[in-house]
Amino acid sequence: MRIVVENVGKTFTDSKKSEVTALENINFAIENQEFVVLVGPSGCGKSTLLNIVGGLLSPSEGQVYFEGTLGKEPNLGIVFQEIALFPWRTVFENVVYGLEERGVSKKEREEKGKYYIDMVGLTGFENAYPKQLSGGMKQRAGIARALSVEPDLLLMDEPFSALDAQTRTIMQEELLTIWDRTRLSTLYVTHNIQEAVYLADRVIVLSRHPGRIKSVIKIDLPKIGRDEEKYRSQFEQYSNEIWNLIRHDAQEALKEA
Ligand SMILES: Nc1ncnc2c1ncn2[C@@H]1O[C@H](COP(=O)(O)OP(=O)(O)OP(=O)(O)O)[C@@H](O)[C@H]1O
Repeated sequence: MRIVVENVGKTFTDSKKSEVTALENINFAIENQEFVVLVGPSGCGKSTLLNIVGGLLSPSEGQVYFEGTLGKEPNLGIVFQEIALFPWRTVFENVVYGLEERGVSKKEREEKGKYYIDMVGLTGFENAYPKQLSGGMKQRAGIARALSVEPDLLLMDEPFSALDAQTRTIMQEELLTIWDRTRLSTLYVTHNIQEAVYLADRVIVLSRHPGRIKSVIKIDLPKIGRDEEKYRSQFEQYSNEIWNLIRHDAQEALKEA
């Protein structure tokens, strides 16, 4: 599905009653089956923008269109950094939660639950409870839950940033494999430049205070296998280009931290 973000702005009123412009004049589209990554320093409005696209926050200005929904609510799959799995539900019960909410039949829930649990590599853990799972496994369950509703758009907000470096690398690889099978339009937020270059069809770089689109960079590398030696210099060029766009803002963000 194609999603259009048009003239979106967001102003918050902070605790001292002064206005903070988190986002200003944001325009972009996510094409059907496209993987778009939002990248930028702390406080540039990445999460605010993702939450607006996901309908969790309303914009102060502008709008978000889901093309072809004909007035129906779009189906969204959302994965956050901290996966809020229900502790009293098993992996399977967590994964099919969204399907239950939508009144999907037991037979279909069984089929889809099994299918997406298999897709994220959790077969054998269907009856485990969240407290029995590692961080990476919880994240897998969260991804399966988001996928099970077969969303029009997958939204991911720093889904792997709480994981250790090795697990994170494995999850990034697996996410690409999953994306290859599902071809979902995806909006992914990260502050990690390598992750952005590894995953994205296009990277949208945001600047801060106010959050504006600074640049849009198409990553012209094959979707799978970008980490191969033969692409190393192009990969580094993209990473350097993005870092040069962000560097100043990131230094400013540090001073305020
Ligand atoms: N509910 C809120 N009330 C007031 N200000 C807010 C609120 N939510 C976000 N902001 C402000 O809006 C700006 C953007 O915040 P946001 O969390 O979207 O940035 P971010 O790029 O996701 O940052 P990070 O990478 O640190 O999570 C920041 O200046 C933040 O302080």
